[in-house]
Amino acid sequence: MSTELRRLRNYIDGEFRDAADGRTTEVVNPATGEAYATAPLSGQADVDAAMEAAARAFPAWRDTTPAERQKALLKIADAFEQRAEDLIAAEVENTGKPVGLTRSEEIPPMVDQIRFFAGAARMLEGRSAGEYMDGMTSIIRREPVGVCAQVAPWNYPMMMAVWKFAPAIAAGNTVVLKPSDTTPASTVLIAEILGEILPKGVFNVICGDRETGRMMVEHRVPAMASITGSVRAGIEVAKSASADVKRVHLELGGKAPVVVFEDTDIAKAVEDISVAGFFNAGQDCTAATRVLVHESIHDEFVSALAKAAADTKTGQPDDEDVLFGPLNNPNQLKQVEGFIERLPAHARVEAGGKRVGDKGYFFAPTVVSGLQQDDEIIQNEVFGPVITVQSFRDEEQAVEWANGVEYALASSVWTKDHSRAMRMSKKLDFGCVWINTHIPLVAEMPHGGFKKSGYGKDLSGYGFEDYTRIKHVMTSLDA
Ligand SMILES: NCCCC=O
Repeated sequence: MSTELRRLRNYIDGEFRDAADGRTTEVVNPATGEAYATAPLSGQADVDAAMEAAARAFPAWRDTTPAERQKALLKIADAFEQRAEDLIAAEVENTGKPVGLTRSEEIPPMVDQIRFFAGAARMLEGRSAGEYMDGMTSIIRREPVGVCAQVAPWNYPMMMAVWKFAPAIAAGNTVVLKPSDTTPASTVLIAEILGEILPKGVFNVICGDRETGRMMVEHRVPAMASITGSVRAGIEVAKSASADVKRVHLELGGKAPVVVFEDTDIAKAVEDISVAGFFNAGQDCTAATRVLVHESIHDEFVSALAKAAADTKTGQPDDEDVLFGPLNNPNQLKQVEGFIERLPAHARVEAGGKRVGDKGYFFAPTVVSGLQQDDEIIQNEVFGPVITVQSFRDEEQAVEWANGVEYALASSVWTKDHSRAMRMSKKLDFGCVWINTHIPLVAEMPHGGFKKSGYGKDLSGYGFEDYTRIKHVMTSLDA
């Protein structure tokens, strides 16, 4: 007997709708490998409808006062708190994440980030108005960009949705957001929550695949395309957005170096780095994946890290001892397994290295040592619970290897030597440098990278400004 699957729907112009042509895809819970819902596979007609709704809603939303937008976002934050258990349940089905950690590590920052952007709505800055030419006064207007096409990833579906809609809506834009095809459930619930607070058309959600995303970016309506995803996807978005010179905002992953010097408290560093590497099954663009450790403490560090990995548990969402859940989908599992299968002969698997169980897409906490700078697993993003270790000789080599990848999102340095920490923070070519910590984020500070990690910032006043445009108005004083 087949169980009926829950039907997720698009949210367009204030109402829930199926795809115009009725197409759907099945949505699978990665902790069980079983389908629990269907979602629309949206096509051109759905993208058109969402974009047109957002375009119709834009003038009125643009013309709201910052105070009105703040009030709406504060209501949204309160509603997120009130509906927290529903959001957690949806996110856990989406991702298989541990329930307790989703409650403690995702809901509070998301609510705080929405409140931060509520405040930011009233704090836009520009240069002072003034007479920069005789007889003329100049002023700067900060304006919303327009309709924003936003594509969110599957690793933190609800938090990345917040990072996208909150600054956009706070600045007076309207939004069409597409969740990943593997994780639409929490975003559809977010649409329900926002739908009770925002005017129709201000926030629209369409479900679909890569093709749907391509239609959104190529659409004539949006003035801006924002995507968190792979480098491949980011390059495609940048190329298609260039056809009509849309603004692009790209967060494309990372390969964070974790540089551990010989004066570090090894036990403390290992404890923190293993959590920062394995949290969310390493499916985090800032994960502490690539440890570079000074040769004098290498062996001690590796054996402590291998023990920490062996003591780290992955498993079902309701198991409270679990640090992380499954990989998000079968392709991701295959990708992580592939990196391990292709390890060079000089690599040593110190812990893990294999799938756990045959139900769901779980992978063991893994540590690989003996690696060299040109190895595939050092140069490419694994996006799995795999921490690699390399042994470095001196500060110069550590910097060269840390920077010697195409990604440039986040990094960390571990040392008690303040001067060295400050030197390293200047030399590390990454959008974030943590010192004696790795992975914490705060709403007030920017998240975003350089090089192939993309451009544009999430969070912070800088992220907020990315969703605004600057207009110069000059007036003659003689008329
Ligand atoms: N820790 C949050 C990172 C967002 C992207 O993966």
